[in-house]
Amino acid sequence: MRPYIIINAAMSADGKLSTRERRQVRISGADDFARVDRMRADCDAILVGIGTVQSDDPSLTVKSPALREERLARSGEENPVRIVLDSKAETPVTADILRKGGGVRIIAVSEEADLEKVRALSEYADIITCGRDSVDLQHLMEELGRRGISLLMVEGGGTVIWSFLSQGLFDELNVYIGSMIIGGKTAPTLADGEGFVDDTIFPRLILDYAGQMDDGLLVRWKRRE
Ligand SMILES: NC(=O)C1=CN([C@@H]2O[C@H](COP(=O)(O)OP(=O)(O)OC[C@H]3O[C@@H](n4cnc5c(N)ncnc54)[C@H](O)[C@@H]3O)[C@@H](O)[C@H]2O)C=CC1
Ligand SMILES: Nc1nc(O)c(N)c(N[C@@H]2O[C@H](COP(=O)(O)O)[C@@H](O)[C@H]2O)n1
Repeated sequence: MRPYIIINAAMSADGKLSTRERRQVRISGADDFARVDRMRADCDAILVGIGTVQSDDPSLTVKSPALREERLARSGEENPVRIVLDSKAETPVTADILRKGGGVRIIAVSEEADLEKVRALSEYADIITCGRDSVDLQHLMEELGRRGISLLMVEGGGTVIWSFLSQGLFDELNVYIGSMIIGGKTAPTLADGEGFVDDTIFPRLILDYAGQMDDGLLVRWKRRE
């Protein structure tokens, strides 16, 4: 069975995740970062795409010492399992996600990945190979379920979020909308990828919560079956 999947992202009022140069932007305020940290501590695993690793070099660790302690006592690890969707095994072995903090890492690669790069990464992370030229998400989700991951947080970027949304692989979508405009038609948005053309297949959402947080808005939707 696949995990329960929560997609979480922060976007500007005009729907951008970062600048057109893919430079990471602080969109969330302090309360939203604290909420995200709590969510990281509560979930079994957290996932991003290789695009995010290349632009932001995130560690995806739990930041609050108190939450790390709490998590350690509960699960034996300070951090959730950290997963990268990385078809061609391009994650640098120096990446913060591999070097910072304790806990398990998984790099999900496709059959196209260079075996030498896979071998190098396997010293730092478990490798799951699924899919011919990009990672097969349905297959990966089943495999994560078999490994005991029942709550997964997907943090982005726009290409990865599109894949999860378009394949119906989500249960909740949490979006923090910051009070700024980033602009740029090539800047990453919440759902990039190719987009739908047929309105009969748009994923439909049920509004679950909306409220002010910091100087922005937190919105949570659930997936409509
Ligand atoms: N504001 C926010 O909350 C966040 C912003 N970002 C921003 O997003 C940008 C990165 O987004 P993207 O360039 O779109 O990269 P991405 O992080 O979405 O990674 C996309 C890449 O993942 C790989 N991949 C393998 N299998 C895949 C599959 N089944 N579906 C989709 N991708 C798959 C492909 O190589 C693909 O190009 C950065 O600028 C980053 O700063 C990223 C995360 C959160
Ligand atoms: N929730 C949220 N708000 C923002 O304003 C952001 N820019 C992001 N970015 C995401 O957080 C990752 C960085 O994590 P670490 O601090 O390195 O643990 C970044 O890669 C984006 O996924 N998120």
